[in-house]
Amino acid sequence: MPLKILLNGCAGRMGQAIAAVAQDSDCEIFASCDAGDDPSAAIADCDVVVEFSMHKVTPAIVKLAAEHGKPVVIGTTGHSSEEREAILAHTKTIPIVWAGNYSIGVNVLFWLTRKAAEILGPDYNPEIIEMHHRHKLDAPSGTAERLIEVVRDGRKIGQERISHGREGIVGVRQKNEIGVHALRGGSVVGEHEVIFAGEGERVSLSHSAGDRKIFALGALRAAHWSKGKTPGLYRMEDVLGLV
Ligand SMILES: NC(=O)C1=CN([C@@H]2O[C@H](COP(=O)(O)OP(=O)(O)OC[C@H]3O[C@@H](n4cnc5c(N)ncnc54)[C@H](OP(=O)(O)O)[C@@H]3O)[C@@H](O)[C@H]2O)C=CC1
Ligand SMILES: O=C(O)C1=N[C@H](C(=O)O)C[C@H](O)C1
Repeated sequence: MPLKILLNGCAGRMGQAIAAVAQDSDCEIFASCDAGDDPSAAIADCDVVVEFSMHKVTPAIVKLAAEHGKPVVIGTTGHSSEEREAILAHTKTIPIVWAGNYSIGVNVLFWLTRKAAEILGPDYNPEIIEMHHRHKLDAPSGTAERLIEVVRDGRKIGQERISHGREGIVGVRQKNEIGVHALRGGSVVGEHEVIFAGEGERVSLSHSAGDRKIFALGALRAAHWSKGKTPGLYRMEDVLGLV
């Protein structure tokens, strides 16, 4: 029996990419919802909610899923801290898989970045660069936000200061800085690079997405994985067994 998916944000770039790979991923798009649609009629009979719409929409769809005991896979990025808190409250009731990037490659990049940060330590200066298409609403990307967390975890120096872009007389770079730079333009699907710059050498780790299919396949893999899980917050790294 295919997994019955309620897909929120179905008309968007990711919604269409997910619908295109659903059948091959043993999923049925049981209900397709976009702006103006009411998901409440379909939710009782779906297996999992897959949410790729807009940051302000996520809390309400997660609340609805929690009321019906349905797992949610969240791909949407750019949430405010209030929106994050509202979503996290429901991890007591349902399993929520929440990842800024569902590609296998980026989740391996997270693992490699943590390892590099651990090994290289505080003498190597981390800088994160991301580039996305001109339609993207949020910056930095959800993936870059996770890379910041991973670099922090790995370096263990605490008190990191995030420098978003740099302009003017910014002064000498501090050891506790993590630089983050968001580039936007054209149709770029998603590029991420982490640089650790040391004295006389530089380590660079990067991922390049050429097709949204990689995110779509990962999200549906997470949807299968989420069914029957105990309530809680999970990442794609849990789905892939990378933690
Ligand atoms: N985690 C991951 O692996 C990935 C995450 N993303 C994230 O996913 C999100 C969507 O990206 P993308 O598909 O490119 O964006 P799009 O703008 O192409 O799609 C978003 C869709 O959501 C719709 N929408 C707006 N309001 C609602 C609502 N109330 N209920 C249901 N649908 C609604 C939009 O409709 P309308 O246009 O009419 O407003 C649009 O069709 C972004 O946050 C992006 O960062 C993207 C790629 C991978
Ligand atoms: O909006 C996008 O397109 C993407 N968003 C995600 C993010 O914010 O990291 C993942 C991917 O890079 C594409």
